[in-house]
Parts: sequence; structure tokens; C-alpha cells
Amino acid sequence: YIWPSPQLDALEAARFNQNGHNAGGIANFVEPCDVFFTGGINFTGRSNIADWLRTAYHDMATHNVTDGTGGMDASVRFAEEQERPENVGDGIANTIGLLFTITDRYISMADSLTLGPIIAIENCGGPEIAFRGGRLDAGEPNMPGVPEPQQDLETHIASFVRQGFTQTEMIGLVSCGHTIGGVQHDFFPDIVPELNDPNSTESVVHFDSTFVTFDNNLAIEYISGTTHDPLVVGFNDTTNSDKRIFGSDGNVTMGSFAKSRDFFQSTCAGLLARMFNTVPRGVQLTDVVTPLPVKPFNVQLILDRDTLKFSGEVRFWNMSEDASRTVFLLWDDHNGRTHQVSLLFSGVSTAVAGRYTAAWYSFNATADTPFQAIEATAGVTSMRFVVDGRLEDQGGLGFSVQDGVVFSNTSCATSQNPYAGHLEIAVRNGLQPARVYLEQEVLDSVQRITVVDTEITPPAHPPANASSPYAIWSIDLEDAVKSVWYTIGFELDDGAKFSSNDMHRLIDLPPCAS
Ligand code: HEM
Repeated sequence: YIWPSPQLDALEAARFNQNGHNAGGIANFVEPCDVFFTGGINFTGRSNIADWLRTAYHDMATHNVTDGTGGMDASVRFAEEQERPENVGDGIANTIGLLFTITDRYISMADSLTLGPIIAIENCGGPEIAFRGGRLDAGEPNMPGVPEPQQDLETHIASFVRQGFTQTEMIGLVSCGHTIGGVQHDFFPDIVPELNDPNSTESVVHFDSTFVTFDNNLAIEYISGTTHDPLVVGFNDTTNSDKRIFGSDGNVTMGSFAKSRDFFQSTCAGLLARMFNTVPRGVQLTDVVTPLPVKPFNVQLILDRDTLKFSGEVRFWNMSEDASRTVFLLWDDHNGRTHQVSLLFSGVSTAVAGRYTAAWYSFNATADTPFQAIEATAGVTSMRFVVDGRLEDQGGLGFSVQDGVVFSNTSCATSQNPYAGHLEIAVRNGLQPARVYLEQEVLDSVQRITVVDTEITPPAHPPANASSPYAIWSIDLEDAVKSVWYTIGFELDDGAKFSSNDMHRLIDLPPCAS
């Protein structure tokens, strides 16, 4: 895709900035892979990766291919769904507690329930699964429909067909799920006993011997007759659903998984991608999110009197640290001139258990000045980068920068208690936006993040200083909750909308001069 694209930029960052510089919040919950909840030494027998993968399946499994309802839509967050016997346990609540922390206006709750297990699986021995974003969060619970272990084979086959999977795919999907985790005594006392095991304090009997590694050991142990899977060799045959499912094609599928780790991994990559992409009818997912080779990050412009403070970073994918590398930022201004500065190395990030490395450079002028000072009259229209003499300009398009509507740091606080402030937004002469507004992320009555706009009115009088490139629009605000973050948005006559990357709170503003 072409940068900038706010939603894809956010999804790409959540998917690929996993560890190190500017890392997102997910990967460290599964590093090491047996982390449970927020970390520390874990003797429970449980793990985040297991909770996340099961939760995603339970969110999806309500799907009905015939009427298009259900699917990955985070309906599993509703208490009404969690209270159903099919969703017994606290794993769903744990998952929500961790993964919903990455949601924002661009990353839905259902996307976070997808990103979690995808990142967990690829960091814990499993395949890279193609990720598409854009899931919409349900406004109400879905119909019940998650399979339960005491149901018979015909019921399970019918259930998977309703979800959109054949019998063979059912065998695959169950073994891709049950290569991780196990069954807990607390919630399934009729399936597994109390273990009294200091290494499994929550009495979890695991499906295979490598229960936080995504591998084909479940199949190997099943085929070789050494399995301890409590849904295969459980003392209660009624709940031996894995046994009935795995054996339902004469062990052909499980046999092929046992023989080939690669076949298991590639089959799971395909089946799990389909599981994650099973969404209610009408939801349009993005294309598969792939890492941008050159990606500006958090580019911001703030007006400081006659100067624009231009800050940001750029990430180069598949590049490690190299002190001898030179990186230049080139930017064009409104006068048709090009400026050039050398950028400072700012860090390295990694992804997919270290399989990928990215090098980051920041727009600092010096180590202490985290921005470039640009003459406001000249402004900035687009950027390019030159890395060791190689031009990076998105195939000739450049990386466009909007300096049309920017926060002015003449904004100030009029009162501290309650917090009140006077926000000044600078609008570039000649732009003539249809609207300028503050944006605030709020939760609706069912926890979905929406953006509420507060209109800013244009100045009543023409700017006193007509030679200034910007006119100041302003708004007076009070903040009852003291820490509301605002971004700045504007809309053009053709409906195109823009949002700033910089966020502001009233409590951060300097006092207004009296
Ligand atoms: C007929 C279909 C299925 C049945 C009857 C079934 C049943 C169960 C049961 C009873 C548990 C124990 C849960 C607990 O103790 O909290 C479990 C755990 C689990 N299931 Fe399934 N399952 C099925 C399909 C799937 C599928 C398709 C996936 C994912 C692709 C999956 C992923 C998991 C995972 C990761 C766990 C481990 C949870 C943990 O250790 O906390 N299951 N399953």
C-alpha cells in the first residue's frame, strides 16, 4: 500500500513492530511462550498463547455460513456469551484483558483477538499466518454454537460445516488448536482430575508434550499411541471428542501431520487464516498486511511561531544496525525547493522470533533536538530518503506530508482546576478546509471505540498578521476527566479527511499569559 494510510499503518505496526524499538504491546506477553497473564514464574500449567488461540476460535465458532451471522467480531467479549457453558473458564476474560489494550480507532477488538494468536503462534514455533485487518466489532452477542466435548461426531461435523469447514478441515483445525494448551480440572472436572502437581497448579492436562510450542507433536504422539490428550484418552469416553474427530477419516489426516512438520505447519497457516478471516457477511477485510520496506512513523508538525517543528522516524525493513550507513531525509517545500539532512540511528526492532530486523532513524536535528526546524512559510509537502546513496521514494510518489492544519504551541491552559484550555490550530492560507475539528476516541455503550469530533470555528476576523502563512483557529475547552487526548482533524470539500499524529491534553499545556 501507499504510505500514509492511517488504518493500514496502524495494523502494519501492530503486526510487525514486535520487539525492541517502538515495539507494540503483544509479543512480550508470549515471550517466553509459557508466559501466563502478565508474566513472572509460571507454574500454573496455563499460558497466554493457549488462552488467545482458544478465545479466537470461540469468537469465530458462532459463524453461520448460511445466514452470514457470527464470526470474528469480538462478540465473545459480551458477558452473555462468556456465561454460556460452551465458553466456560476464565481464558476468554484473560485474553480480553491483555489484547484489548492495543485497540484504537484503527484496530478493532476483533482485529486484536486475531493479531494476538497470530503473533503468538509465529513466535512459538509456528508458521507465519497472513493477517488481514478491518474486522468490525459486534454490537450484541451472537447465537451459541461453539462445539463442546460431550457432543457426538455428527454434531461436530455439522457444527464445522455451519462454521464453513469440511470434515477434513475440522480435523486439521482441531489439531492446529490442540497443539497448544490443555484441559483444566477447575472447569472440566469430569474430564481431568485434580493433579496436585506443583508444575501445573491449575491442574491442566496438556494435549501434547510441547504444549506452548506450535508443532506436530500432537499428531506424532496420537499416531504413535503415546498421547496424553485428555480428549483422546480421557477416562470418560463421552468427552473424548478429539479421539472421535481425529479418527473420523481413519487417521489419514493425523497420519499426514505426524509424518511431516512442514505439511502440518502449512495446513495450519491456511486453516487458521481462514478461521481468522471468517467474519460476519458484509465486513470487508483489508488486503493481507505486509511490512512496508520503508515506513515513516509518527510524523508530526507543530507550529512554533515562525517555525514548524518537524519530527518523526523512518523504519527500514530487513535492515540491521550499521554504524557506517548514511541515511538522508530529503523534503520538498511549497516553494519547490528541496532540503536535505542526515538522520540519526534510533534503534532496531525485530519480529517473528527474530526472523526479521528493522533499523530506525529519527528526524532529530541533534541528539537533543528531536525535530527539524522548518521555516513555516516554506512548509513541507513530501519526503524522500537516501540510504547509502539509494533513493527511497515509494516508486517516485514520495512520502506526502500534510502541513495544512497543525497544532500551534501558542495553545495554553486557562485554568488548572477544573482543567480548561485555549487550543490554537494553525490553518495554512490557501487550504480552505470544509471543517477543522478536534478528535477524541470514546467508547460507545458496547465498548467500541468511536471518534467524536468537536468543531473548531474559523477566526471571525482576518488574521492580524496577513504575512503569516497560517491563520489561527481556536477553541476553548474544559476537561472534566482531566486527561482527554485530542488529535486534530480536518476535512476538505471533496470529503477527504486527515488526522494528525500528534496528541494533546489540556493538562500538558502551559498556563496562558494573563
Ligand atoms: C470439536 C471442536 C472442539 C472441542 C470440543 C474443543 C474442546 C476443548 C476443551 C474442552 C478445552 C479445554 C478448555 C479449558 O480447560 O479451559 C479446549 C482447549 C483448547 N482448545 Fe479446543 N476444542 C475444539 C476445537 C478447537 C479449535 C478448532 C481450536 C483452535 C483452532 C481450539 C483451541 C483450543 C486451545 C488453544 C485450547 C487450550 C486452552 C488452554 O489451555 O487454556 N479448540 N478445547
